[in-house]
Amino acid sequence: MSEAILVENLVKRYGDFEAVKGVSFKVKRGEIFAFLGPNGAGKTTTVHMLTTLLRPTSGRAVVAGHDIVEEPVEVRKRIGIVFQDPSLDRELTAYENMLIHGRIYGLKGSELKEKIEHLLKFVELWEFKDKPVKTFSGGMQRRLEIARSLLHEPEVLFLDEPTIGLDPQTRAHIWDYIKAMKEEHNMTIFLTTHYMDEAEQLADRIAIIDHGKIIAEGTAEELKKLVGNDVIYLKLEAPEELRCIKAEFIRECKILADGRVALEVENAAEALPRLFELVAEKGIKILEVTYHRPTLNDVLLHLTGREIRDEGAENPMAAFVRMRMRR
Ligand SMILES: Nc1ncnc2c1ncn2[C@@H]1O[C@H](COP(=O)(O)OP(=O)(O)OP(=O)(O)O)[C@@H](O)[C@H]1O
Repeated sequence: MSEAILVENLVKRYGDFEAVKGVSFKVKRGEIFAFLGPNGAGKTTTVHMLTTLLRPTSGRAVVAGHDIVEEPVEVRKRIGIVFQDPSLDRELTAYENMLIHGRIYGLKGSELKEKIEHLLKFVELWEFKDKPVKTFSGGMQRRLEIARSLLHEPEVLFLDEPTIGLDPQTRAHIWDYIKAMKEEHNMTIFLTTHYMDEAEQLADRIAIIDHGKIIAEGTAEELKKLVGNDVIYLKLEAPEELRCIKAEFIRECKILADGRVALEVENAAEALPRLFELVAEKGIKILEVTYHRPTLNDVLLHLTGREIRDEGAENPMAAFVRMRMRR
């Protein structure tokens, strides 16, 4: 079977409230798949169901070849999990945390020791192996949790908000480990995030989840195509009647309230040199050039009318102008 995760119409209800409203998706082996959505969208609930910690109300899911309800023990043997909340023993050292986890999975002797050394080196914590976890920064703890989750060589790794609360440098570091796991071990990774840059950096495919439903799915590029084209903004030294430039690569031209010209093009990077030539031919002087490419933030705004505000989000004003232009 080429799918590492197969989900059909999965539902989780808490009393009258439906936290997950019938989601369906497939994740191929060796793929990084991201669930992107705002807080409360149902991401953690889905991860908890797929990792057999929570029983679905209805629907079906197969993880690493086994049904999550019928064969939870088989699923658990084949998956690794890094939860949103730290689950390390803070009083123990990094090494001891690894040792206990390895023994739970039946690893022992030199095999276990070699794996611990390899993984602690992989996440660059080997020199801190004998330090108690309570002395670790948030980033070090997250790295240790990742190393621990890999001890039993899982087929599928679940990461619930892997970089939440970490500084940008540490986040980038964790992204590198995640990419390395995919490349070196062809591991299937299911991650949840509310950071758009994280989904874009890491995921082969992204499902956008909102209010318990998947509202769009595809590669970052495919999702951005849902919103539309690139827009180039020009401030020109020219009378208004000459400002709207016509060319076959310009889909639409509008003059904004501040006098700038907004040109809708398929690909701003390709259009810009041609545009410069055209303007030069007309003898018009360019005072300022900016351009905007649709981001995942625009996709969120387009699909839900809301955006997820975070450090990865782009200037919301640019998106607002784009939306107005499209009316
Ligand atoms: N045990 C529970 N009982 C009742 N409602 C719950 C329970 N657990 C979660 N919910 C609700 O289900 C919805 C989805 O929660 P979930 O934690 O899956 O969202 P999320 O997308 O992971 O967000 P976050 O990243 O903030 O955890 C939320 O509205 C939440 O309040």
